[in-house]
Amino acid sequence: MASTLHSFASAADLAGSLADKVADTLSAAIAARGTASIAVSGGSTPKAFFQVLSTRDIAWDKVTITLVDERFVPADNARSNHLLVDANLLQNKAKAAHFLPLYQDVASVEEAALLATEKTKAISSPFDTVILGMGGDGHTASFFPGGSNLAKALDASTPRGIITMEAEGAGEPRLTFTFSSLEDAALLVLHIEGEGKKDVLAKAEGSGDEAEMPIRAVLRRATSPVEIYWAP
Ligand SMILES: O=C(O)[C@H](O)[C@@H](O)[C@H](O)[C@H](O)COP(=O)(O)O
Repeated sequence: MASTLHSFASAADLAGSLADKVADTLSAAIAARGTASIAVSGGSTPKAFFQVLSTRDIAWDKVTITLVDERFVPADNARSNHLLVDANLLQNKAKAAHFLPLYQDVASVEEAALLATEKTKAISSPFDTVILGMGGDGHTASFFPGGSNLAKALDASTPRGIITMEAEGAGEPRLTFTFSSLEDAALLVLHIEGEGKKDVLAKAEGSGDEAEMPIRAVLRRATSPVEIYWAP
């Protein structure tokens, strides 16, 4: 599917514009069916966007927020994406939103993936909004090059849900929604910042295997148009 690049002069300008777009999308979903859903990524990039989005005046009590992926750590761990969302997005007006974590307090990451899949089935699909990030190696979500379940994660026929992923660049074992869970979001956003990430995007948009740069699966095969938001 096609992608559109939205370039901004600053990260602050991007955060404001993306927050407006997401707020409009979630409000339209609420108007249409009474609820809305958004899956967001972790990492360092989305912090300012989360903070601005948290102040937007929408019916947050009708919004379910979840994560695109999560490290297999509890929410009090500094590496937790839940902690990042709690501190930056579940604040201000967005405090009223419902949050569905991926991490589960169970013995194994495999058990956590099964449980998280069951619990997130309560979210109607497709997502109204998915915010993806991208690493310098071209990963997105927890679709890491060389990942233990990468082929399964990227396979369009893999059922919607959460699977595990282990990879050299991933740190802890990961919990990640599959490509099939994310690629048909009403609003599918790739949020990247910095000249380096723009170079990585240019390489990903070129030829080469998806397994080498998994973001290619989204850029090449997503059902929804990919809205790329970039600032220097
Ligand atoms: O858990 C995670 O790390 C994210 O979901 C991951 O996919 C992230 O979006 C990229 O690694 C980019 O991270 P930065 O924004 O820190 O560059």
